[in-house]
Amino acid sequence: MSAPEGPLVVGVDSSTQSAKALVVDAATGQVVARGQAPHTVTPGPGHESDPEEWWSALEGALEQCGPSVREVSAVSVGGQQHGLVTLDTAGRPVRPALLWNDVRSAPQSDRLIERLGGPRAWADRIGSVPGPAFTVTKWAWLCENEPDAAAATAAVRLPHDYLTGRLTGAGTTDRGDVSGTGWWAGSDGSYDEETLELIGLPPELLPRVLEPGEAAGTVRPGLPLPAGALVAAGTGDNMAAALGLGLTPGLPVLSLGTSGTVYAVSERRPADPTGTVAGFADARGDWLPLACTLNCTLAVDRVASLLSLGREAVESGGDLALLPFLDGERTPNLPYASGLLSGLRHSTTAGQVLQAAYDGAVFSLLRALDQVLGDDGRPDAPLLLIGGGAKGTAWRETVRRLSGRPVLVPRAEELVALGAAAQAAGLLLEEDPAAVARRWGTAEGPSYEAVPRDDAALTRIADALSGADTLLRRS
Ligand SMILES: Nc1ncnc2c1ncn2[C@@H]1O[C@H](COP(=O)(O)OP(=O)(O)O)[C@@H](O)[C@H]1O
Ligand SMILES: O=C(CO)[C@@H](O)[C@H](O)COP(=O)(O)O
Repeated sequence: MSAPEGPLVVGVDSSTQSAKALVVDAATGQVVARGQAPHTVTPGPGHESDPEEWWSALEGALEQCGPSVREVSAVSVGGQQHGLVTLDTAGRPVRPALLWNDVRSAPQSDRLIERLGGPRAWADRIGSVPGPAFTVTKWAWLCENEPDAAAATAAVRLPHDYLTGRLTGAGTTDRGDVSGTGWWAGSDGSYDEETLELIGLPPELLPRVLEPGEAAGTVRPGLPLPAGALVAAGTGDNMAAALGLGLTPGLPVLSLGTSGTVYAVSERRPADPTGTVAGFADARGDWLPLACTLNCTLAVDRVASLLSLGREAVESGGDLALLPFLDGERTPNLPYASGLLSGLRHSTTAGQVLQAAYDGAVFSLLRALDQVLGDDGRPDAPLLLIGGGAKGTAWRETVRRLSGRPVLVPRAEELVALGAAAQAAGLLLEEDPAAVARRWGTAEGPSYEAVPRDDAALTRIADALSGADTLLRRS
């Protein structure tokens, strides 16, 4: 590895399963050091994590990076979206955070949509119809189910706000992550007072929304990073990955992680009344229409382990349809659903069942893709495949076969952390972070040409989905 040319920056990805940190040369994008440490998510009906554990995992990841972290000039944190972090007057968590994939707030979601005038009104006003992933429904759940915890809350934060706040001591957020709360009106960039009133959340509990390119502050003394280093605004993990790819409108991304996501940058503010496409803002000044599934790599890994197979032990053939909704599902909006398998025969092999799990997970994402792209869609544009699953051949081949599109797999791993690093470098060097990432060449990697789309498999899964509708909606 050649010696770094420029100042060093740190990019952090605090995702559902772990904290990852990259020390990056701001001049070239070369990754100088990396670290990763896990945190835990509670099993069972809800999904919660202790924010203090996110912080410990971040400290662990930074420690693994070695001495280079002591030389960095700027840092930025990308984090899992939507999580409800409630802090007391001393800045300590009142209770564990309710995560994006916790669907217990489905009844609150239904009631809130109704009370503010229905899905169209929400899409126009907020840009999104707030399914159970959205923070607004989680606050409503907390108020109904744990009123003492809600009453003890002196500050409400998103996961990346919490970590950024531990670095700076200030209460800040950014337009990308706040667009996933359900209480931020993207049309004028302010908190939506009527929504906050409806859920009884005082606006003074919320962080200040930074302008794109504005600093969150500087690192406080006594932390594992140099005191006084610049702290960039940070953002949600999908917005950070969009920065990390230096994304331009019309280029679709498919991310295979704990969540599956499909998204693209757009210059138009999205407003989808069907709720499939979330009308997120990006971290710059554009928009990030996005669809997200709850069941992606973890669900497929679970099917593999039930079958005692390795991840790549897929086999073609058979007429199976597997709907991998182990955690309920968000796209399609079926919070009470569980997994379903149809088409099982004496001749079915375990490898075919595993392939059906991959197909089921990829199907929902691809079905949402056209809606995400809208008028920006270019059928010949390659699908950028990222996230932990993009390392797997079975994932990549499933995406190729079911999309019929060319696929490009960026060589750079950890695009969320890299995007956060680009945001830190942009702040330090006074450059557009997406331009920084393009200069770093982060989106370069092997291309795989289009193969004929497997329409038979897509139809089979679509039929299983519509045929099982009543079963999948049962609470
Ligand atoms: N070599 C690999 N092949 C296929 N899947 C992989 C590989 N390595 C990791 N994964 C998958 O990547 C997932 C983690 O992806 P990641 O994008 O890091 O998730 P998150 O950011 O949500 O924590 C794991 O659940 C695992 O299934
Ligand atoms: O809820 C969403 C997007 O709306 C998820 O994409 C979360 O942001 C979690 O991301 P990962 O941990 O899977 O990266």
